[in-house]
Amino acid sequence: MSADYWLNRWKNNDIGFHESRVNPYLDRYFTNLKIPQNGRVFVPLCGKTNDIAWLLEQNIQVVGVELCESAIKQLFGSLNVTPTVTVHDKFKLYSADNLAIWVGDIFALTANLLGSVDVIYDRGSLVALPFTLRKKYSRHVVMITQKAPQLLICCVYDQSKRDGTPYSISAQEVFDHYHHAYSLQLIRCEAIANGVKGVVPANIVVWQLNKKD
Ligand SMILES: C[S@@+](CC[C@H](N)C(=O)[O-])C[C@H]1O[C@@H](n2cnc3c(N)ncnc32)[C@H](O)[C@@H]1O
Repeated sequence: MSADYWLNRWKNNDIGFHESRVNPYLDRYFTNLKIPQNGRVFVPLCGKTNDIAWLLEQNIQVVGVELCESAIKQLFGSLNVTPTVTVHDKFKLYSADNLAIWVGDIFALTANLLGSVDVIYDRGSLVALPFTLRKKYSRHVVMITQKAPQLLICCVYDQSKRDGTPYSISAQEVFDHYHHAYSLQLIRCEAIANGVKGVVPANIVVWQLNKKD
């Protein structure tokens, strides 16, 4: 899946993945992860999610990465914050108090640029990528965060009934990507009203991934 696919979606305002409200599973399960006071959360493939505003309200630092610069301009606009913008090799960094967003390709993001991370919040990231990229993404995220615990929100449905994002991520697949680094806990599985885009019945599945000792 090319960068152009996502940039065109943003350009055409084809962003049905963007939720107008804070994700209810973030609100409900985030404390499970026991993030330290003033801890730092990594939001990969962040778009302009309202979840970032919620995290900042909890006095949590946020670092994100996103391909589309206009999405990040919209994010800062919605937060009513003027960012400082600097250029670092392949990235632009949009930053403000407690918030840093790397604009560029996550696969070019290094542990050094990212900095320390206490928790990863993956909503709409793994499910946004086709299988071969999911393998690459999961390895990369584990590496650049030194296995930071994750709250992972996926969906599961019969992939043969529709193609494209959000992709279905089975429990077996979560295990295959992450069991070497984490102990996996399924904390919620419930039907999505109207399924995926009204086409196929689906469940939303929330995982907690804790670092193995
Ligand atoms: C399905 S959306 C989810 C956005 C956000 N997490 C949310 O919940 O609203 C996936 C996002 O990933 C971004 N993206 C896709 N591939 C990327 C990559 N390789 N590096 C950085 N961002 C990427 C897209 O531009 C898009 O905004």
